Amino acid sequence: MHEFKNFINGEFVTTASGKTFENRNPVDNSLLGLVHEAGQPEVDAAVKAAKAAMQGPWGKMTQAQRIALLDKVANRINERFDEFLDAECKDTGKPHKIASHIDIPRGAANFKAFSETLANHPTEAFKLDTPDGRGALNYGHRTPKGVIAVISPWNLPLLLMTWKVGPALACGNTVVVKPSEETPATATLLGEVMNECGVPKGVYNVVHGFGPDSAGAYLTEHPGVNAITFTGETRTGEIIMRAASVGLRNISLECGGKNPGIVFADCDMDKAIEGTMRSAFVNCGQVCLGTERVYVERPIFDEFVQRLKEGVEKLKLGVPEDPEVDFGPLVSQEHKEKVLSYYRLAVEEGATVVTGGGVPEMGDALNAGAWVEPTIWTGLPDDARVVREEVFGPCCHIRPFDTEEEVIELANDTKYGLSAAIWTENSARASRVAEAMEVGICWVNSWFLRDLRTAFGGAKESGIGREGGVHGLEFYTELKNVCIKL
Ligand SMILES: NC(=O)c1ccc[n+]([C@@H]2O[C@H](COP(=O)([O-])OP(=O)(O)OC[C@H]3O[C@@H](n4cnc5c(N)ncnc54)[C@H](O)[C@@H]3O)[C@@H](O)[C@H]2O)c1
Ligand SMILES: O=C/C=C/C=C(\O)C(=O)O
Repeated sequence: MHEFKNFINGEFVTTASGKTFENRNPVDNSLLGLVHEAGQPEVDAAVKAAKAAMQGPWGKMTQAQRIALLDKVANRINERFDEFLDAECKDTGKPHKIASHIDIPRGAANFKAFSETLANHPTEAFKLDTPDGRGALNYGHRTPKGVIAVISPWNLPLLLMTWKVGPALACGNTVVVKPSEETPATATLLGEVMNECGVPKGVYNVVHGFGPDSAGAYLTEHPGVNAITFTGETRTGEIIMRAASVGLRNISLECGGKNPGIVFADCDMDKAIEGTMRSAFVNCGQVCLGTERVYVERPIFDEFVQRLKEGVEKLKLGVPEDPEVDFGPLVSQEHKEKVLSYYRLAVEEGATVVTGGGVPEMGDALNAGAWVEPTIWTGLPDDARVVREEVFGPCCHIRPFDTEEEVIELANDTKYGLSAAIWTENSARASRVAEAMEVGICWVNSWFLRDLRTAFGGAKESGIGREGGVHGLEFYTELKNVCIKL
């Protein structure tokens, strides 16, 4: 039986309590192995190891030495690409075609992206005139925050975890990672890579478990943690924010969304269809930036709905290792039940089911998996729960609109504010509507096109703070001003 162990102070360890929980493959619900659930003792040991590492060789490294080491980590992930790909796709059920182009390459790139940013980012300095004419020199000096708690979700497990670990380590911090209970594999495998690359013990630690009364809560409530970065549901973000308030620990929250896609009649329809197919259905709809609300200008509404339906019905469902497959299962039976409850609710709220709405017949070997049909709805009122609540599945509701003012109001009528996608060939309109979106990220004639130097994060209930490029510096470092009287 495979075991997913905690990784503490450079060693793979089980737990004092002996508690384990099952990790299952969502493709067929087969047992992948047992995960060792970290208790308070293991979380204490991980935080202690991370703190000690700050005083050891890691804390004495120059930024250039850290950057060189993280470059090795990125290269080693790429050398062990197939192992990471296999581990990620077994944990999530996602097609190799997706994980080999998104999850694993970005999982490695996140260690390189911040290194370049840090190496080239200037430090501020000011010359102050003083009455005696000799003046004073002020300069900013950044130091690591210390031990960073990293709490990550199950939809893009390696990518979203290293999106935090990369900058944290590049800035000289150490980390204790609590991956999702659904997806322990790649965070554990990264422990091997850290050892192989000579990253000092205690710099990278992994504790497995759940949230409340488990490793997640023990970690965010631990007084030895200096800052907490979290990606997950908004409700969870609120709980973590309360935990962080004790001891005034800084937080970075990347939370849920109910993202609009806005398709104007003057769009390039091929681009809009291709982009919406990805934004609504890639990763089985389990992408926080995904488009669950699509607004289409009335003259092209019928054509758009028909063409998206045709695209959905061409999606190939199947096992991850099939190179033709572009659509896998949801991450778990539990999430499948949640998404199916919204499929039922949509019909109760009066939706027209354009396509999907149920469970596909996958054959005996796979029917025990977390499979649902990709689904399109029309005809729901704007206050329908399916239009207002994040489903986080392969589904979207399409609604016609008539004016720019109307669609801006519709798009912004949500408690979330993560992303938006706008499809129009009119650049003035693109800029005008994008700037009117109450979100953190707005794509025009594209979706999930990522420049890692840009600010990434959500507005309203989609998050707090920005990560990416220099924006992560404010979270991952303390900035001191030094004033020298000349
Ligand atoms: N904004 C983004 O960048 C982004 C990216 C991916 C996913 N998400 C959001 O994440 C959600 C799906 O992911 P999920 O189901 O893993 O989210 P979740 O909030 O259930 O869990 C996320 C992580 O938090 C941990 N956790 C749960 N309760 C906790 C607690 N009380 N204390 C400490 N840790 C706790 C979980 O174990 C997991 O590791 C969706 O809402 C999606 O929109 C947002
Ligand atoms: O599901 C959410 C995806 C988040 C993506 C990123 O954080 C990224 O591309 O850096």
